[in-house]
Amino acid sequence: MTDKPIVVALDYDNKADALTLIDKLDPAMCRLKIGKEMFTLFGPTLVKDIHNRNFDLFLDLKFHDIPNTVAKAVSAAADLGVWMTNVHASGGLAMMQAAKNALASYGKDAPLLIAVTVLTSMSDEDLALLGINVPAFEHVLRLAKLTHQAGLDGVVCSAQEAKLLKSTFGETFKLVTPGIRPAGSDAGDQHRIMTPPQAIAVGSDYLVIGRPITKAVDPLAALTAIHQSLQTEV
Ligand SMILES: O=C(O)c1cc(=O)[nH]c(=O)n1[C@@H]1O[C@H](COP(=O)(O)O)[C@@H](O)[C@H]1O
Repeated sequence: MTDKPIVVALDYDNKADALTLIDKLDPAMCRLKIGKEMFTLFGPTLVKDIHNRNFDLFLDLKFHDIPNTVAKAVSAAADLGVWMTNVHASGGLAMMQAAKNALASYGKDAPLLIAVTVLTSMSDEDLALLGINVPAFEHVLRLAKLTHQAGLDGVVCSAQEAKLLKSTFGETFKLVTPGIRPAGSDAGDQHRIMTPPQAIAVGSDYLVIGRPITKAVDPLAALTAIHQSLQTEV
């Protein structure tokens, strides 16, 4: 299992609440993710606040634009010193190559760059409405091939595709899997889900987990329970 596989997704509209939670968490137990909501509300200052607390940060802005724009956005993310950032693989090979090239000058300080394949909230039926008439796993594989070709560090996918992708692309291609739901917790808007121990067992490197922790009555207890389930059940 990867060192510190749990990435807590902080989707809060209130910075004080988010910092209260962060201050209860141990950077040795998890990494953190902020996305479009928190970055739009609180910007680079929040990134600094999180770094000052010694957490690795995944800046999840899912860039998807023309290659030049995405390259500059990814560079701006690298300037913030984040641990990981992402683009949408559906932006295409040239866009992903431009993003990768933009990080070359950062050397070992470059963030991990990964690409979102098919969002975990999407089902085969949702894809069909977009004119994509193949099962989600096939489209994920197609987008992961492009991502691998572009030289990125890995993909965001659901844990349901992890086994296929690990066996196709090997150990070093990182699989970041949201849509993680401990047994018995509410799926919400997620469709392609798996429990934390199952996800690790099939090859996920990082588990992105939001509401099962942040909306729990006791978020620290929820995180600790997931952490322990990985130690005992995997
Ligand atoms: O890139 C992501 O992190 C992401 C990709 C994806 O396919 N599905 C997905 O849920 N996410 C993010 O992962 C987090 C999941 O949160 P919960 O559903 O609350 O556990 C959210 O912050 C989403 O934005």
